[in-house]
Amino acid sequence: MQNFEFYNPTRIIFGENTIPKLADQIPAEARVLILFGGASAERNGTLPAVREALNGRFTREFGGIEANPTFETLMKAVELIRNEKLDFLLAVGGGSVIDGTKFVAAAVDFEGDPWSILTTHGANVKAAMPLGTVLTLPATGSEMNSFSVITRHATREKLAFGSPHVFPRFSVLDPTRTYSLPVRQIANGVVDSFVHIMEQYLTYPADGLAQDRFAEGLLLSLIEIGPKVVAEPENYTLRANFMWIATLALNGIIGVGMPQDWSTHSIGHELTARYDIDHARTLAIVLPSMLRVRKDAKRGKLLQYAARVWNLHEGTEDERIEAAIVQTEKFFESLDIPTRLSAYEIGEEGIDPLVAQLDAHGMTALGEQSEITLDVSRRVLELSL
Ligand SMILES: NC(=O)c1ccc[n+]([C@@H]2O[C@H](COP(=O)([O-])OP(=O)(O)OC[C@H]3O[C@@H](n4cnc5c(N)ncnc54)[C@H](O)[C@@H]3O)[C@@H](O)[C@H]2O)c1
Repeated sequence: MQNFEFYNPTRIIFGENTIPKLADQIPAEARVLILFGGASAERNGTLPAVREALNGRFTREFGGIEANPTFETLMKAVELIRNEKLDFLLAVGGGSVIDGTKFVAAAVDFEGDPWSILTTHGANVKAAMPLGTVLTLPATGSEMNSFSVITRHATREKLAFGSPHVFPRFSVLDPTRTYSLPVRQIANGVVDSFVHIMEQYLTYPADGLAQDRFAEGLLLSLIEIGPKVVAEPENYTLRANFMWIATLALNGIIGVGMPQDWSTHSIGHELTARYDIDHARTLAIVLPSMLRVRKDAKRGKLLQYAARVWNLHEGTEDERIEAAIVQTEKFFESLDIPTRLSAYEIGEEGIDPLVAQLDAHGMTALGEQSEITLDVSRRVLELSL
């Protein structure tokens, strides 16, 4: 196991009817900006419940944060905050709204070009406004981590940053707030959290016994409940379990002291930036091919994954590995999430521009051993056609 420091200051307030509790977490004198996305937060009663919880407090609202939040929109929130001297941010929504709010928090007092927060991946963030969240879509783990992914519409770039300054102070997780999610979004959430776990687990053996078993437990739980979570939108037990699994998948705990990959995400971001494919759907396309192309480097963990997660014990090593990858694809497909570029009508001609984007963003040595050059990424994309 590698040396590590673990720090996660986010308070989780979990369960049905917990939105009123957010009032205790925000200082009474705070000038609060509530940030949200489209109409769903209003329609499903989440925003009204938040307003009610903050009744009598000083609040302003900023709506219209897109799925895959854009720099252009978020800078308007920054301007509003500066003009109105607001001092606490409350994100109400899914990963996009929470990520957008983290960027806004870091950008308000940032000296220099705020886009450089993304190009330096957060290294230059020295402070941020305090923020809390009310989560409506379990998927990204953004409610309990310090990462954020922002798109620049004008240049079709999608980049991530991380900074300990943007951990949410608190996050309210009420599973009933997810009942209104369309099937597509909940299926996306299952795949997104599955791949988050895989990026931290499926590298090479590193003697993290608890981390491995924890990751396998989360994967097994997702496989057990994934299709049911999609099919039974108002089953509280399923939604509660899924919501907590998605948070645990990317709140840092399973990745401590372990090598991590994240190449599937880097390639996936380029697919979203270029073709507007939902984040999770890009991961379902890239991951299986990535595992095939990296089979030798990942052999030890692939065999462990085959045995412990898919109960595959028969056949040669290569047969077990291939069977585990096929099971992974079948799991994604069972959620109605395609695993091929052709499902989005992207053919060979789409590969050169994607590789060029990876190059432009410095994604030339990805993966747990920095071995994924542009040529390897190309092979992964070719295998995903
Ligand atoms: N910060 C991180 O660690 C991290 C990790 C993975 C992905 N991401 C990023 O997060 C973004 C994706 O976030 P997401 O998957 O949570 O989706 P999202 O926030 O983009 O939301 C997707 C859609 O669902 C709608 N929605 C949200 N909650 C709803 C509800 N309860 N009922 C009905 N509709 C609802 C939204 O309005 C939106 O249209 C991407 O930009 C991705 O790159 C961030």
